[in-house]
Amino acid sequence: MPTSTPVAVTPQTIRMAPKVLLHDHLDGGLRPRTVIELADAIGYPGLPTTNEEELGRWFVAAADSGSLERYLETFAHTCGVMQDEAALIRVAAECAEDLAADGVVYAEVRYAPELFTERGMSLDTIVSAVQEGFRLGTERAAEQGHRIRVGTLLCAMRQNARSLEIAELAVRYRDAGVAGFDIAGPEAGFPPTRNLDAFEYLHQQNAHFTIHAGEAFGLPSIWEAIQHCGAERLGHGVRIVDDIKVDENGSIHLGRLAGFVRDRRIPLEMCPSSNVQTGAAASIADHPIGLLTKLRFRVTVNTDNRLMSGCSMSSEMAALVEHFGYGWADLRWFTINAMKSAFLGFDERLAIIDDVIKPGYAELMGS
Ligand SMILES: O=c1[nH]cnc2c1ncn2[C@@H]1O[C@H](CO)[C@@H](O)[C@H]1O
Ligand SMILES: [Zn+2]
Repeated sequence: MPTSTPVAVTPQTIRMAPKVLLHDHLDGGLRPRTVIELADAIGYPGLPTTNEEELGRWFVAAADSGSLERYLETFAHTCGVMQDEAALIRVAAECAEDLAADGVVYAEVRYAPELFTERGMSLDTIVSAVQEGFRLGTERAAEQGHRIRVGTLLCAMRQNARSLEIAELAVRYRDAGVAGFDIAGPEAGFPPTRNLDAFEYLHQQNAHFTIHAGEAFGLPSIWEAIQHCGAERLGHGVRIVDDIKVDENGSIHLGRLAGFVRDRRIPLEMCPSSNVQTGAAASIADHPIGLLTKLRFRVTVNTDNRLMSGCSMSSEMAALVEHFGYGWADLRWFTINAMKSAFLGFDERLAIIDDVIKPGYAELMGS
């Protein structure tokens, strides 16, 4: 029996709901003002504008390119200003504060340490600075009344050949806040199997990893990521729909790979707005997340790059509510799916589900 009146699902009330974010890039989430101030401080010359609003709009428009390769070009300006420790600490601290203020209670934020070495920082210095930033930001968020826990994922860039080195770095820092590993960057032409030595090492070390796959390239990329590399989760994974047939009479047939992904409960880190920008989906309304949710794949909702998509965890959920008619029960399902799939110990995942997520939604649902 409901004990209180349910709260209406609106963009504002979604911010109050506890949310879990597994796929968010540190270098894709800077505040436009911070990009401008850091560029000024280090003498970075390349920004297209130094007006805050204009710069925010520029990132979204430039990333709205229909191609992953062109979308990724915009990261030159964020990585360009993240080349010293103070910048990394600030960006990570603000990231934690922004996510917490948006109602995110657990996040895994990823970045590629190899992109911040242009001015001589070592990989260890980079990871330590980012961890310090998240510590600070989490503390500041708590002072503002927002409880958040943030883990990091270290990415190796697919086009470079440093994945084993980055995997070793992730393992070295696993007790200092690094939750796992990922490969990112252009997908076409850079299959995940190029990094097999890194994945074998991570398996040997009982370490967690996800792989960006099935975003700008199709089923072979997903198949390799799971069956050759042993990825625990899929970054995006949208193209898994290519292995699902819907007949004219509405009956649905899953191919062997799609069946495997669903049967094994392999989490899909779906990022709707980002996929529309890179051309992986035609629109939010046409995004495969609708079908995959209906078929009960282990779907999670994510931001990918808040700066490039002009989005937040709440705005992504609000967009899904608008286009698919989802309610609190669906948002709670996405959130619990994400928490179950986190690279965190079982007891800690359970504690967040039982102590934070379920009570938070119960209050909103009036139950
Ligand atoms: O959606 C994506 N697909 C593949 N790579 C990405 C995506 N978003 C960001 N990055 C890449 O990951 C790096 C580390 O954070 C970013 O610098 C960007 O190049
Ligand atoms: Zn991504």
